[in-house]
Amino acid sequence: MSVVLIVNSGSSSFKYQLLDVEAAAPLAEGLVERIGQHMGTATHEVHSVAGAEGEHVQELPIPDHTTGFQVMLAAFAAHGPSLTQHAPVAVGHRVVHGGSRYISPTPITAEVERGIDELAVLAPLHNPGALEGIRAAKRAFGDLEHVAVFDTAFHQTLAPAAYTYAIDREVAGAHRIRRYGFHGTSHKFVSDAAARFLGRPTAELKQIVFHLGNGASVTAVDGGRSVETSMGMTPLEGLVMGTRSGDIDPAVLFHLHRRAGMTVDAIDELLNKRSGLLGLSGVSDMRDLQRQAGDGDTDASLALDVYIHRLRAYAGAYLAQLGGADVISFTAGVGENSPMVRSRALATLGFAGVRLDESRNQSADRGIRVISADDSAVVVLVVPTDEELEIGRQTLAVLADGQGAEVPPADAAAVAGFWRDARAAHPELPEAAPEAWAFGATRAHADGLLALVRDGIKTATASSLWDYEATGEALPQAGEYSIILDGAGAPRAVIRTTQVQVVAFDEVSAEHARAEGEDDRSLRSWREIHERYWRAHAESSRGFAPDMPVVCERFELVFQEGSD
Ligand SMILES: Nc1ncnc2c1ncn2[C@@H]1O[C@H](COP(=O)(O)OP(=O)(O)O)[C@@H](O)[C@H]1O
Ligand SMILES: CC(=O)OP(=O)(O)O
Ligand SMILES: [Mg+2]
Repeated sequence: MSVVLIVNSGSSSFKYQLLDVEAAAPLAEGLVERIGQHMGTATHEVHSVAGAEGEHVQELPIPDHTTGFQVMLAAFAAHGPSLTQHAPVAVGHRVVHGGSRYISPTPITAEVERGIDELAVLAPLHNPGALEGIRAAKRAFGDLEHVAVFDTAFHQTLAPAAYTYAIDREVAGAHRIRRYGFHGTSHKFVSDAAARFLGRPTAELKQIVFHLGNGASVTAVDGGRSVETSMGMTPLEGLVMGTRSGDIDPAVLFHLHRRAGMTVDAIDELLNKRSGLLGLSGVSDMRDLQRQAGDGDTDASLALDVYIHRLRAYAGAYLAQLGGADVISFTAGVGENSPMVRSRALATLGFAGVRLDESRNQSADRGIRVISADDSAVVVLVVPTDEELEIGRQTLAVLADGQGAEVPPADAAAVAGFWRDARAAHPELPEAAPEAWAFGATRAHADGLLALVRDGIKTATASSLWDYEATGEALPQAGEYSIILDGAGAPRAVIRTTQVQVVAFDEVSAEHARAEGEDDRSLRSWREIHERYWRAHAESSRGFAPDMPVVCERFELVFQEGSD
């Protein structure tokens, strides 16, 4: 099974995909836009083998990412595909800023959520939305592994000479000021895809990747490692973008503050949202810009010239940093679709042996393709990026590694010590420690459900009778004690089973659902969560059926670590 739900949260929008990673085929995708404005838009597109099957668009106010997430779930419920039939095995989240801390895809524990929150000071436009998306997704898919894939991770191989700004070292250190780089998921995907396409090991190749979307960055990749990239501490540095200035003399900011009386927030807004192509020409979209330049609009022509001028400067600099390149790739909206930009960006690189074949460059073909001439010293490619597929792959790789997937077994000495403490507080407990186990399927799920138990919200659990039969384990009995582990396998609580009943899935009561304490505690959400759980995690090959026998267990909390 390789279906993953990908959530790519932006500052005021999020994109999602339900993706079959092995088949590299989305089952559905969508975009929730203009979150926080008085009217938002949600677009949901269902795919079939034949391709996209039509879009469902709705306009409605979407005050925050949490609501946006509910809108997405409602779109799946209304238009399909069914999230229980095509149950994702994990949720992969794009997180823009991982600082120096997160250098690989990371299972999202409560600690990682705190880390992402803390890094919001470095990415105020991006990280808060990502965190809201994560929290909403965890509420809806508490039983699944959630993995964060960071834009910055691929650039953690930058050498100090490449990531250090030439400013006072103490100031920089105190405020974590350095270059981090972004769009790493795309730069990695494209450089790997280019190597595969050329049939050459990544380790042998020197590559330059131009990711030219709304946000734009270029990366020098040497042997599969990012060695230089144009975005810095934030995604504002580097190339000219749709609405961002890219490189600028920092003294311009002081000048705007001192002379024009602009506040820091106003300057931030100016450089991030009202500069770049938009600031120069009034339009941020490259299609509009090309049209206007073609119609003789001089502002649009200048904007295009500034855009190209910067691309050439970076191309030259990166050729110099790498000592020449084997491959130059173009990707993202502009890179994949604008032959004019590609052609002009490379026009002055003849001295380095870079030669485009204009008919290849102009071709309307889609997919990965060569656009350089056969005698070009550097192969130039167009490589459609697929950040979602890369996030899906990295998410599955985390699962396959077992990193954070399953709760590790309890340490016997820790259990013995914990049981001594429990018996000191509750002399009625038997001498021999009972079985120690964790709720749920993953570490994060175990922590989440344990917290509900400790708060007195969760007093029931359900298991598949088929799973007991498949594993040969004995059914629980009223009066038995259990030690409950947290996600790290540490003993945290003692519960006592008070009642055990076997009930058909479709006859489990609303009262039982409420006692399970999950999500909104309704029978509807209990059914959804448990159907998905057994489809994904059942030990018996029979998995899930609407009338399957369910062992409904009620319990009481007897003792928890930290209480007396
Ligand atoms: N056919 C095209 N010709 C030129 N530019 C295009 C074309 N199609 C899309 N683009 C440009 O791609 C940009 C958006 O790129 P994209 O990678 O989708 O951005 P993002 O993911 O950052 O929002 C826009 O500036 C858009 O004008
Ligand atoms: C990091 C960044 O700039 O992302 P985007 O291109 O999605 O705005
Ligand atoms: Mg983008």
